[in-house]
Amino acid sequence: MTPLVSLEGVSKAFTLHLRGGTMLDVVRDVGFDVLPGECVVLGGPSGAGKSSLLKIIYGNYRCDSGRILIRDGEEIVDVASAEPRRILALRKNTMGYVSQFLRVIPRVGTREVVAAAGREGGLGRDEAARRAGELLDALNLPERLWDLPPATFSGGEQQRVNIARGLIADLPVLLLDEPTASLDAANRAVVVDLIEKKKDAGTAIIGIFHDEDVRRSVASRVVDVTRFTARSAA
Ligand SMILES: Nc1ncnc2c1ncn2[C@@H]1O[C@H](COP(=O)(O)OP(=O)(O)OP(=O)(O)O)[C@@H](O)[C@H]1O
Repeated sequence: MTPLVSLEGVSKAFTLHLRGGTMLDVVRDVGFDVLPGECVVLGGPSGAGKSSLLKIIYGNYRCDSGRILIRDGEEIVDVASAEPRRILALRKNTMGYVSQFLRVIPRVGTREVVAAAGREGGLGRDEAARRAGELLDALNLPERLWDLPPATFSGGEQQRVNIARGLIADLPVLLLDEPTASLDAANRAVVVDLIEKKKDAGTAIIGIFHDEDVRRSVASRVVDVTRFTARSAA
């Protein structure tokens, strides 16, 4: 099977401008593949570089060397060298990112916030509205909240809206940065189930999960980021 994501020799150091340009090595020579239907969990202690690596793959941080190859239909895109416009197209059609925080425009109702993400990801209007309702229902978000903007929701409610938003479209690659951080056990189980469905549908997932049970349930494999920590290798 051909991988949907391949990292080859990816290295990144941050330049700390407020500290006289000191370089902080984060990861060095990262290499792994993710096949369709696999969930690769990034492991390692706090500060190992897990979130940074996810942001590098999504194109938020530019790596200093290496290749990040994402299969986009018939084409292979290298995020490390792609034009910003190409990365934006990749995000729309191919690669989703779910962080633990919801960032939305004010005054738009919750169901519309979720449905809009579905339409952006290629779903028709009716299908997006239907899936938005299904996901919000599965994630136990009471229907009386669906027309309200999520700005005033609790942390866990906002996180569930964010998950619905991140999972509604059928994107082939998903990056999950602690999507279950403020959820209770029942809702964590719902998210585990949704992730399993994505895997069954052939989605390639790279995720960070601090909850041990969630990690065990969803991981096809754990990649320990300390293997690539430049500081420990020095
Ligand atoms: N934008 C940045 N500028 C400078 N240093 C950064 C930046 N982002 C992350 N770092 C540093 O890179 C290192 C790795 O951080 P990162 O957030 O990737 O770790 P993590 O493994 O995800 O940790 P946690 O499990 O606590 O979220 C840390 O030492 C952090 O201070």
